Amino acid sequence: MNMSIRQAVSPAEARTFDTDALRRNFLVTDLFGFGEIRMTHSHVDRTILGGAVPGGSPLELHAPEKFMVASFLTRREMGVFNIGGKGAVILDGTEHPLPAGDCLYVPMGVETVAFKSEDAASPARFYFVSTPAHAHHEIRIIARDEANRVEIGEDDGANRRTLRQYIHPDICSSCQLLMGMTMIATGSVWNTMPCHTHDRRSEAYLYFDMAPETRVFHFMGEPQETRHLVVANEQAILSPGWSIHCGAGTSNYGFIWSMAGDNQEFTDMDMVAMEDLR
Ligand SMILES: O=C[C@H](O)[C@@H](O)CC(=O)C(=O)O
Ligand SMILES: [Zn+2]
Repeated sequence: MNMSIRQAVSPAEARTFDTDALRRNFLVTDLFGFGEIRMTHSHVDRTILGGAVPGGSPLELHAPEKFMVASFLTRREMGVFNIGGKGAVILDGTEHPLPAGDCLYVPMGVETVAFKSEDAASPARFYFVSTPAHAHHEIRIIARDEANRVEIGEDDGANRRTLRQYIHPDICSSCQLLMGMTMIATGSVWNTMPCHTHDRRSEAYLYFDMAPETRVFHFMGEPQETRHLVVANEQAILSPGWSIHCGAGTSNYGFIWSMAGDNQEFTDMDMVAMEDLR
């Protein structure tokens, strides 16, 4: 098991960063490794992003020793998506098959978590996001068609997309985690444009479903001080509350978003007027 740490960055510090420093602080390029669980722990809302690609045998998720807790979910909850082949998540010995497009909510208090591929030749690729928790909720599989589905954008704006809210108060109870998936329509390229910030909550995006030669130009920074990150398939970005988070791709793509912080109001956003962007 491998876990890297990302310290919190202030907007005053971020505006001095060159490309390499921006990428080291806000981009996660190495989440998925065959036969491994890899994690990145961000000190913004203590969000952990993880990738698990089980081969011939299941991979067990353990709490890092430094956490001083008995198991990974002693004081945490998490959401899991599978963006690869067939697989299951084993929770306290019970197998929960997780097809691509569905989401699994795993509450605080589950003692053992393991990830399993049905066929090591086309392994499952699990993406998980975990945030601190204080209460137990139910284990839930949220199927793609149970999620809240929202159609947004227009062809004219090249931002037509389908947003699905899975871990969301109307669908599945959680302590603070919100999680969902947005798929950009063919011919559209933009996500989250017009853009917003929400200083009450931080966010993470995992971009996926991209051909190897395509890229998303992800925009971040304070609205009057924007920067970009060039993002390839299955790379994730960390977005502090002060930062915008939107992107334009060289083709269409999907992304899994997650949020943590003071509230679970999906619509709690400070929209940025186009004329205010710099
Ligand atoms: O606060 C909400 C998040 O930024 C995303 O859910 C936005 C998004 O998926 C989209 O507009 O496509
Ligand atoms: Zn947002």
